Amino acid sequence: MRIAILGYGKMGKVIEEIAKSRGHSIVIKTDSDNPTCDIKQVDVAIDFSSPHIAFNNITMCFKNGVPVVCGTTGWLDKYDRAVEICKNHNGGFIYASNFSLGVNLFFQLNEHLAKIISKNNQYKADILDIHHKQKLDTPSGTAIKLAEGVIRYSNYKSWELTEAENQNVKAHTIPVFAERIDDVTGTHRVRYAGETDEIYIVHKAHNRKGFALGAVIATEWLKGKTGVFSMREVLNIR
Ligand SMILES: NC(=O)C1=CN([C@@H]2O[C@H](COP(=O)(O)OP(=O)(O)OC[C@H]3O[C@@H](n4cnc5c(N)ncnc54)[C@H](O)[C@@H]3O)[C@@H](O)[C@H]2O)C=CC1
Ligand SMILES: O=C(O)C1=N[C@H](C(=O)O)C[C@H](O)C1
Repeated sequence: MRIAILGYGKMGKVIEEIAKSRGHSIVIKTDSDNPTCDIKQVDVAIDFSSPHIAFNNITMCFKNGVPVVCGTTGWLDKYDRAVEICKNHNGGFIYASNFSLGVNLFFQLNEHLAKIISKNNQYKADILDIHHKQKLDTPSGTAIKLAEGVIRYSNYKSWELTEAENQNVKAHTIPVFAERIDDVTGTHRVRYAGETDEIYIVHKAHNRKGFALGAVIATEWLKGKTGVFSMREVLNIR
């Protein structure tokens, strides 16, 4: 496939390597110094850019008939509008806050754990996201999706970003704490703390290859399809 990488940064570079190793051509690479391109020449665009520009990148692709795989986080207040524009142009779209297989399994585990623990009121949930210091959005897109998974299967109604770990929040709210530490690719922990013990599930990314491979697999899966999809469909998770 002829691929455009919109946002040739840390992720864009790993995606290029993996896409090439699977026989694809990278014909466009944009970044903040070279943001414009003739998008019509590609089969699909992969956006891993920046929260402030992702919506413009994505909708520019839909308007030019180019399907999009997007991993940029921190812009989801405009997600519904992007979906509407995609549908109006009969386009193809996959967004995922995290493309790695491991995290998509972790999302399932998180929902299962929420379901079984919600039958028992003795434990309080909280979420921790740890990333490198260059990350622009807080909390991470993955942490938000984990919180939404807990909310779907428990009595929690909302989540709140806290300034410290173990900070108290209002009832039925999940505290989400984000730490930014040099060189951490991405760690997410969901904890259930009780009076006498606690239960943790943790996912640690060792490098960016898992995210990039997932994004390239999603790109291959999207070929020839129209509609709005998630990694659940790509990975055939029920
Ligand atoms: N969904 C997933 O699996 C993952 C998502 N991410 C997300 O992907 C995004 C990018 O992450 P990184 O590569 O680590 O960041 P980065 O900062 O290394 O790269 C971002 C790139 O976007 C470029 N950019 C900025 N403005 C632009 C514009 N107007 N047009 C085109 N490009 C522009 C920058 O120049 C830079 O090259 C972030 O939102 C991050 O949260 C990161 C890892 C995995
Ligand atoms: O910015 C990152 O690096 C990452 N961002 C994604 C997120 O916000 O969840 C995914 C991954 O954790 C790495």
